Amino acid sequence: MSTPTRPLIAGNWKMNGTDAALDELARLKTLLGEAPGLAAEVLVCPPSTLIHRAAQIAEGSDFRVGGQDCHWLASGAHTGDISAAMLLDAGASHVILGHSERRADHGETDAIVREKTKAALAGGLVPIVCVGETEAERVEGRANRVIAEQLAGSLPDESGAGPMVIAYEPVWAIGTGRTATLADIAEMHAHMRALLVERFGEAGRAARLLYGGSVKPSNAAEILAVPDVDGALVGGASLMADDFFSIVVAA
Ligand SMILES: O=C[C@H](O)COP(=O)(O)O
Repeated sequence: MSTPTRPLIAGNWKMNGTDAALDELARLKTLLGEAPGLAAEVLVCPPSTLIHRAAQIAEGSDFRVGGQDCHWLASGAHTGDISAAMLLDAGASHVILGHSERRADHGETDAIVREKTKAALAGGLVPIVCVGETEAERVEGRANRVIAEQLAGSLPDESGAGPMVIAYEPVWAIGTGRTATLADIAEMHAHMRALLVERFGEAGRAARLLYGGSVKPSNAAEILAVPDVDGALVGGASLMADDFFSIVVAA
């Protein structure tokens, strides 16, 4: 394995989208169909309620569909939860895990994210494991240490055996319109790459490192050109097909 060659542009719809939002996916399918040979792989992660129909729309298209979370167990009495097997069955290929909103809203710790990552791998999904420092942690000069701890705690040893995708999302840049500076992104991605290579060897070198946090059509190209940025995890700008497609084209 070597340094990743194809960037991944992943859209995270978060808790947005009812049936009508599927029109945007149909539009995305049209746009992608009119632009064969794009460099990037494309993934859309809608709410669970839309995964099955989104996967149907994705058939015959160049994008895939993912989930936004899964439980660490395969089945059982866990009201409101969804398992990796269920996501796979609905048509998902990937799952976002450990997003800072889940860490904040649901108290997810690194240990929980690690168990979920194991479950995703065992269930045949590609996990996209999210890490990110708060603004206070960055101001206090602790960003690198926080990210190192989150990576160490959130990734199981099994991660080295499959495709590895990590999303670096500074918490203060999510949904705020503020992005990290290109220099800060470069430094953090190099830091993560070094840690992953140290722990996982070639698999770490091949890991895709996504940047997330207020990525939009106007800044995507410069962010995606930063060394060791192998794609983006896009929130708000993934909700409209034309904006998301512009980011895909920028990769
Ligand atoms: O998962 C996506 C990120 O949280 C980024 O969200 P945003 O693009 O709306 O800032």
